[in-house]
Amino acid sequence: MIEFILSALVILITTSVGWFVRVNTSPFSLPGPLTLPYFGNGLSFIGRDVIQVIDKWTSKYGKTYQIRLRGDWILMVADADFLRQILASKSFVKRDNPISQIPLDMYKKGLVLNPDVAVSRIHRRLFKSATQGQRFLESACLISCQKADRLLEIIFTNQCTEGARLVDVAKYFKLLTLDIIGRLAFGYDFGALEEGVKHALVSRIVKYLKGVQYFGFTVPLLRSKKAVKDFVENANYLRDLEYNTLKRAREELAVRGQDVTIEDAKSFPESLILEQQQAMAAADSGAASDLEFLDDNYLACDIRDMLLAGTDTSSNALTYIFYFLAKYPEKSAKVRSELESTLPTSYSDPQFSKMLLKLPYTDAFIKETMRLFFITPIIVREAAEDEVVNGLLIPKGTRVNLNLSYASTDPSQISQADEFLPERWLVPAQASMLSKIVFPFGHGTRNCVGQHIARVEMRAVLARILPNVDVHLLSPDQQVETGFDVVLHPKDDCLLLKFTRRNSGAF
Ligand code: HEM
Repeated sequence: MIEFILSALVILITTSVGWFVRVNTSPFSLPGPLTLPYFGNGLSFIGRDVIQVIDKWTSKYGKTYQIRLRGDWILMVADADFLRQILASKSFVKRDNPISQIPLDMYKKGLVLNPDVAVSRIHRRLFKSATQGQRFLESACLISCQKADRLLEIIFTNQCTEGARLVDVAKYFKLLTLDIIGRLAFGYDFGALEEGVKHALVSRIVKYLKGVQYFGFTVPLLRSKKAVKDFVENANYLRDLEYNTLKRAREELAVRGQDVTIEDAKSFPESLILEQQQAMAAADSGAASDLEFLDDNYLACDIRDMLLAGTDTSSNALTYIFYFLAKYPEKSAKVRSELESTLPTSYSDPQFSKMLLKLPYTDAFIKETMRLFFITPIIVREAAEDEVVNGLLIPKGTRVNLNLSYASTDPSQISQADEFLPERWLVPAQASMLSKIVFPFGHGTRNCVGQHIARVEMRAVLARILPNVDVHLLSPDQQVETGFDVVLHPKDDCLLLKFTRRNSGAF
């Protein structure tokens, strides 16, 4: 106990000295809320909604201001132009979490999303490749349709009441996206929809994802030993799973013989192994290769990143899309009618995945949902070197907190900013203006590598579910309360809606 108090005192004194020095030497002359030693402005977040606190400061201090979290200055930005310039700059590729630093060795061991841009390098190359990228999209479409059909079966057989089914869409979409990523990234089905969180593996993954939020948002001094121990245990368990995935892919490729090329990869893990083998062969013959980004640790990170970045994001986006479908029945009918009139009835038709990308109203509906419920409202970056952006010198090492959700509902930029109007995306001039302000998948060199997969996934799920059900709110004034940790999500991860089966649907 005495040791704890002494170390707390040492930290307090050293950071307070640092605080005075930095206040006086800070190149920033920006306004910002008053700070406390050690905690800076951190205490303002405890027990409060982080986004609300930040938005309130934006209203008070302007779209560019400064705060302090523990020992660090944070530059806060909510101006769309400024945001875009930072995201496009090569000096800001490093992602960081200022609220509570995750210990560096955890990144190094690949236990959490790696801040190092190298990790996404192979990922990007694979997803951008014409043949591989296309194959991932087709798989994402097929798996999403199969899982959406299964979800409907579960909803309409597991409950005995006739008529309307009460459905926790947040829960089901989480299980559905876990299964999709299981198949896409790990090459097999997690069985989440079938068994829910009772399934041992799924329970580990869900606890691990919660653990990441805990680390991200709990100051180290306040972390419980048990939470840290559980987190490391679950993270290591997942790491074993990733290594087993790579081992399995390697064995399967060995059975198929020597001549398998990258074009023959049947899954994401197989693509990773083939990239590795190709780079090893290039290195052996003295040619330049990406070998340094292709050791098993990096490959395991690539698999983990899909899980970390591709489950809660898509599931919460789907949850909010269904909330708006229930809230606006006429707009929902328009989406359904477009899906029914454009898509082939069977998803095994090769035209199905192509036509999924030709749904203007559905696309507008999804974009408008993601504008109002911004899934990753805040992105955090670190300046790798001194850089002048928007006339402001941002010194090397500065952490920059980008408030994407504020920009996307900024009333000074968007008319009727708080209203749900998908139609605004159908007017070319407005859509072009909006796309400079609203970027739900980020922007620049570290934008979302899975955005095309996410788009296909959301449309495929809509296409299989909406023609078969009417979605209703529980009461006309039902609101969805949101919380934020790493992503925006419905409070308690639960959103109840009513589903009634439509007899004319294909299901
Ligand atoms: C609606 C769903 C999704 C949203 C809103 C979303 C949003 C984002 C955003 C904003 C970023 C950039 C963060 C930054 O700039 O720091 C990002 C990164 C990323 N996303 Fe997504 N994402 C979604 C779905 C997916 C899916 C389905 C996958 C995988 C299949 C995925 C994989 C990734 C990965 C791996 C990164 C990290 C890229 C890097 O480290 O450079 N995302 N996502």
